[in-house]
Amino acid sequence: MTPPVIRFDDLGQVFRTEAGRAVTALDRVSFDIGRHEFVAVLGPSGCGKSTLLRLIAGLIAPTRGAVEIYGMRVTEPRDEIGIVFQRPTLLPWFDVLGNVTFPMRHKYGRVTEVERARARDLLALVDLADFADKRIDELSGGMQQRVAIARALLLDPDILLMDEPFSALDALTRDEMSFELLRIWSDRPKTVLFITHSIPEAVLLADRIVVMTPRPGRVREILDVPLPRPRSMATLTDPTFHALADHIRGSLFSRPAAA
Ligand SMILES: Nc1ncnc2c1ncn2[C@@H]1O[C@H](COP(=O)(O)OP(=O)(O)OP(=O)(O)O)[C@@H](O)[C@H]1O
Repeated sequence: MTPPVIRFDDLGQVFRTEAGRAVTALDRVSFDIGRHEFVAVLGPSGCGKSTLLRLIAGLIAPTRGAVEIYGMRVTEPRDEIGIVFQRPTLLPWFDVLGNVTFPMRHKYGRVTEVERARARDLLALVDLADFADKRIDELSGGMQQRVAIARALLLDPDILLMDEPFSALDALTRDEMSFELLRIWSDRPKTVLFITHSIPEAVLLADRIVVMTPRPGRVREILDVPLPRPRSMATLTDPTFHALADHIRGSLFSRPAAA
């Protein structure tokens, strides 16, 4: 049997604060993510969502259990992962194209014409074909986040990790970006783990939603999203959409499950 793309196996993360206090960010987290699946992780502030992402990315090591990618334990950052953070973290001294090709420059010290062409394709994919030579400060917040998505796709990662990528955007741009992301994902299928505080965003985007408890973050429940794809504005008025969102709202505001 092929292993899942990502597996969390009895994962736990305890941090030590500067004062020496132990903070349990994650506790006994176990679930799998399959190939090209879109999984949203939803939970209250401080329940360990970003910690989960940093563990998959190999940026920190778990204090208990393991994260596996294709059956191999994650011990360091890997190329098959692209990450999009809440803020686009672009470099103002490069133009848009320079930012998209930056992972190549960083990894190999140079960027070839082939990669520049690939970056232009990605800019077209995120609807920024005409902005390749613009300065970063000439772009709106939503456009900057699209540049960050194109940059995350440059090395053609199998896995895309997204940490509240649209939360700094206004509501309209946020909806627009959600549909944009779905379009990109159907064009270039990836295994996606998408972290969010937003129930509607999770329901609109995901195949499955992992609902976490407040800290220490445990998996409260994992829900299938039975909404058909492609999703559209009509999805937002589908009764299933509202029933699921209501269920999650109830789940998030109920008392945590007993340990
Ligand atoms: N390096 C660290 N040292 C000490 N505590 C940490 C560290 N990193 C995270 N924490 C703590 O672990 C808990 C989980 O943090 P994390 O950022 O993963 O939560 P989150 O669910 O992503 O929160 P938010 O939704 O507010 O971004 C928090 O209580 C946080 O203060």
